[in-house]
Amino acid sequence: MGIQKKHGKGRLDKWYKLAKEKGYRARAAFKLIQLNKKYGFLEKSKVVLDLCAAPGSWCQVAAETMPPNSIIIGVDLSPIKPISKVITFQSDITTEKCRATIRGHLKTWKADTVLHDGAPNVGTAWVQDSFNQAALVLASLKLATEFLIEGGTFVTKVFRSKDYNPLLWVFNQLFTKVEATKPPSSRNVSAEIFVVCRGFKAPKRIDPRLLDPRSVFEDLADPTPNNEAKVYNPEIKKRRREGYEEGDYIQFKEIPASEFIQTTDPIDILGQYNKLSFIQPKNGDVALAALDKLPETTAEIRNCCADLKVLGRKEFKLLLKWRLKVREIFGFATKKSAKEALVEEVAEVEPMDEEMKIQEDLEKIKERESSKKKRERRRENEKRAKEIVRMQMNMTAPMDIGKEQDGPRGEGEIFRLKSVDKTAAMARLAKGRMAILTDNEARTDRDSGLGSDQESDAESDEEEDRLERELDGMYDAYRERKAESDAKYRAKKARKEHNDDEWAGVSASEHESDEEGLEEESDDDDDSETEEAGQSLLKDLDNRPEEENGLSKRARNFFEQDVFKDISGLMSEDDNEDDEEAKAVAVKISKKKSSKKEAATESAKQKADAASKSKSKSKKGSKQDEDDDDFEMVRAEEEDSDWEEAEKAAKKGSKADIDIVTAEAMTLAHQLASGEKSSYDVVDDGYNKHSFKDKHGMPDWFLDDEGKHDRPQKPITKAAADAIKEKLRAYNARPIKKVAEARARKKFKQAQRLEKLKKKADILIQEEGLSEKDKASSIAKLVSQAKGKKRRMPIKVVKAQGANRGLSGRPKGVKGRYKMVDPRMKKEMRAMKRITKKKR
Ligand SMILES: C[S@@+](CC[C@H](N)C(=O)[O-])C[C@H]1O[C@@H](n2cnc3c(N)ncnc32)[C@H](O)[C@@H]1O
Repeated sequence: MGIQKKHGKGRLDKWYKLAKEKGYRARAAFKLIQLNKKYGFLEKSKVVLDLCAAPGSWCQVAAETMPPNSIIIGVDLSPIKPISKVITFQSDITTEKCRATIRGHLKTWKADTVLHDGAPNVGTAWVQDSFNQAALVLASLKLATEFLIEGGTFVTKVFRSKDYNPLLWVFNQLFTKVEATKPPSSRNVSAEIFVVCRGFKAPKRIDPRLLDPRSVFEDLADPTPNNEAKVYNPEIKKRRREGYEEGDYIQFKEIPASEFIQTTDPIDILGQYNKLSFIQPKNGDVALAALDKLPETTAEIRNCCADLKVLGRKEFKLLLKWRLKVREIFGFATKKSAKEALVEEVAEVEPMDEEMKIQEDLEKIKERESSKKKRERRRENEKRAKEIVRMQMNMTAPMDIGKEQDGPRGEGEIFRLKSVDKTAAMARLAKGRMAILTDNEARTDRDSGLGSDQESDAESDEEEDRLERELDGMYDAYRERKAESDAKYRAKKARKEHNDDEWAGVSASEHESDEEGLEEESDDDDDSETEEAGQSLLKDLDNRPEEENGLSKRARNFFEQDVFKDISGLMSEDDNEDDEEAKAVAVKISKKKSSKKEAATESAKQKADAASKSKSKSKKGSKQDEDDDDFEMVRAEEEDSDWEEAEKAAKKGSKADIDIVTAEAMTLAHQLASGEKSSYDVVDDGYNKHSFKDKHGMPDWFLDDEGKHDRPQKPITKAAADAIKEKLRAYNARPIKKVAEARARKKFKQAQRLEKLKKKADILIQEEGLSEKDKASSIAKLVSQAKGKKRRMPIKVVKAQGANRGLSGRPKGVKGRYKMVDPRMKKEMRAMKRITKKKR
């Protein structure tokens, strides 16, 4: 290889450095090392021919790897510095001379492996490079077919191009196994790939077309050229290194302008020629003379014709227009005349009457208006989408976006459902979306004088609704598909269905309903009608009270855990007595339930004891219990029902279910327990930017996507994170269900066996005829029987062959009991058997 400059640091990669370190002349050495590691052809070869070998790193590798006294011949266009044990010479592998020189060196020998890593001088056009490479591969294959031994290996480099498949086809004709591979040291950016062809078939006669580039890389005919593209985007001229086409030896081409007028493909002329000439030929051209005299052939046109290669789009258009005009004058067929003919054909159609014309005009204006509106709406939507993106990137505050984004407390309050409802607009809304028209809309309709474009609006609305419905449907289907395959997603969905989402402070809806309640209280009695309407619109389908002490359901469940039971200050001060009482009762009931459960699992006697103990405990526990006798009586109803169901119901209420599983919750628990935070702080934290989000009317897919990221980041402490980790570790340390079950089964069987043993031992002891010693020995026997026999490992038979021959001691890789055997032993054994037989 000629001295190749290393361009850019990318080339000086680890293989380059490693090659330097190991003394290889090129990093390419590792390609051969890796190929040989995979296919192992060098170790088996005695003669190797390395085509395109300079600077000689492949020869170095071959010399290292092949058996001693092997023959290695390297050839290249460039000189190769001498390498010990390698014959090198300088030649072009595509020439006869090279072939003869190789023959001279090999004499009658045949090569076991032919290597080819040739690369022609690359750097011109890619197509040309790859073709040259493919042609070089074919030349090397030609040499390989001459010098390879039957069953030999041919390793070659190929570029992945359109010539790759034809090459593979040829290889497959000549070799039994053909595999393409890219060794790790070959750069990913490089299109080179190595093909290892094994098992040369060595056919007696090879069809010369198989090794002829012209037939192997036969090109398909070019598709119809796009002349127009050629005119407006002329190709950047490349030097024709391969020479010019037959009969096309000049670069400057000229054509009479009259031919441009007469041709049916003017664009082709504009693309191919340099000049449209007005010079008369020797035998004269009447059309050209007439053209020259025409007033349409202006000075500008003449200038344009003088050098077509410098023209731009505008000038080309000018020339084409000129051609059309002249064709008309000369009476050639033009598109216009064709059109006129058409017009003449329909000329007899009656003219439209006045009214229809007005109607049509109106229709047109209507269309224009509606498309304008649509455009405006689209622009508006785009603007809004952009603003939302900007807000998500914290570039703007929500107030900037528009009235709808102001939220329930901002200027956009008019859009709140509550107020809509109070003005009794809900009924009107329910009747139909077009019932309410804003002043503005009405005015525009009146102004336009077109009746209204409600129809088109309604149409587009319907269209939008339909699209939205389709989108929703698709989103639902997507969720279902996901739920089928994603267990996590299913769990999340189930959590959502139980209203058990993560607590993100006081939610907007909760807060709103809270406010609602307050407002409703302050409303006059006169407003009772609107109040009712308000209730119907904002009605919560969940009958359970949404809030308790200003906390969300999830938060309330969280604080109802046993951990927080004794912490004072958790509940807000305005907790009334009723609440406390209810809580005390709840605690008592839960205690009762747990005692009931215990009782059910124990024996009947234990049941009674446990029940009485728990009762007495609870009585001692607090005075309140005694006061709550009435309540207990009411609850006594439940005692009749199945306690399991009650337990389930209690779990559904997610009291027993609650567990601190996140580091955020643990942090909060720590902070509350240590008094670092109070319930006020927790409620206060709930008032954040995420709390006041009007999610009403938003599509599910949008809310789902928003919900993933749009939540407050709650701080966590190291201690809390450690505690959660510890907890998880404990969870993970538990055996899985199957193992636990197997262990339990084993234990159970053991207990059964022990029981049997005891019974048998009892019988033995009571046996009168036996001495004490006999009894003891038979019991010991029983015990050992019950234990079960210890299975002995079978003896492994090891042949004293190969590495084990004459080995004293344990052979490698053999565990447990073993026995060494050899052929002599076999013979001796047989002889012994014979002798004993004879003796008998
Ligand atoms: C990538 S280098 C070969 C590197 C070589 N395998 C090594 O390990 O050192 C490609 C070589 O192919 C040679 N080459 C290209 N065309 C050739 C031809 N027609 N005849 C002989 N060698 C050629 C170039 O001179 C260049 O040295």
